[in-house]
Amino acid sequence: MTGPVSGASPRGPAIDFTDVTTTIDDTPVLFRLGLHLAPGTVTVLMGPSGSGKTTLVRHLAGLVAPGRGTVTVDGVDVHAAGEAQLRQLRRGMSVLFGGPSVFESSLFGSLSAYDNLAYALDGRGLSPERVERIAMHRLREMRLHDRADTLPAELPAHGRKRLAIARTLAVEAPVLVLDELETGLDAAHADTLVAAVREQHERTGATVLVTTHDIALARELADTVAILCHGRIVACGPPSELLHGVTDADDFDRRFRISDFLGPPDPEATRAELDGPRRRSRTIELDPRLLVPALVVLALVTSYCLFLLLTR
Ligand SMILES: Nc1ncnc2c1ncn2[C@@H]1O[C@H](COP(=O)(O)OP(=O)(O)OP(=O)(O)O)[C@@H](O)[C@H]1O
Repeated sequence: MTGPVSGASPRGPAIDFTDVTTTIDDTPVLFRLGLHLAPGTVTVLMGPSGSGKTTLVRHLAGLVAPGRGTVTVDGVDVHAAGEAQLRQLRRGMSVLFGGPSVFESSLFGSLSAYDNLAYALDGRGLSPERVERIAMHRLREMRLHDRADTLPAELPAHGRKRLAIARTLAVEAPVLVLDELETGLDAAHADTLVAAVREQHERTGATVLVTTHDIALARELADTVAILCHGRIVACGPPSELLHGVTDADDFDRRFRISDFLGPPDPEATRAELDGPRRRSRTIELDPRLLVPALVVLALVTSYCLFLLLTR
């Protein structure tokens, strides 16, 4: 086993999505979404296809800015951070993007499997021996050690996925984000993956966000399961409660679609949310047309009280 890359155990930061509303091509995707990831915990985000899981991940990675609301890491707003803060945020976050293709997994197509890992570890103050030890450990863990010199495009889709996972884990960042974790993996490889994520989390105390459709995987990994439906978090809690009695993906979809009382966000309401004044800083304003009647009522009430006092 290798030690943490930094040489010290990073404790993951708190991550908060507050009141996030976002449209893509005028279609509401996230609507007044709130989600808290407690430091050092594993949150598994689940939800029907198209509910906004990847969009939420892209907000955290800084790739999509919320139309409204904030995404913060230990209180630092990801989308309002200065350059130095942003650099620090990026160094502290390791993200696996969904999809097994070279493009989707953001692997470097011209670099071998080994060099993809070595590149990710570059600039972290590690000796070449240490880089080699970590890279080979991760390749072995994902059963790719005999493909170290292979280009990503020469690997099968599940091999590329495992390579992308190996690269994401190698960095041992305080924030670990794994989008569409199980996509393209068979059961045996999924078990290997769960073991690797658990091992890393237990050792480093990272704050972990995983998106998946796999109920067994969610039960295995999650401290907290958050359910996203139509761009809103409709339920959040421990897997023992939220996934109790859920047998398969259809069962899951049925249960949580039912709990989504509000349905898809209304485009008009979303536009108003994006255009309107900031709700968190909203002040109560008196309509000027109500000023005169309000003063008359106040004067009447005061006179009546005075009358009662004087006539006692
Ligand atoms: N670049 C884009 N252009 C247009 N629409 C987009 C784009 N990205 C996402 N969307 C839309 O946003 C909605 C949410 O998509 P997203 O990929 O975040 O959902 P998801 O929950 O991750 O889905 P899945 O489980 O299938 O990966 C979908 O309706 C999708 O069509």
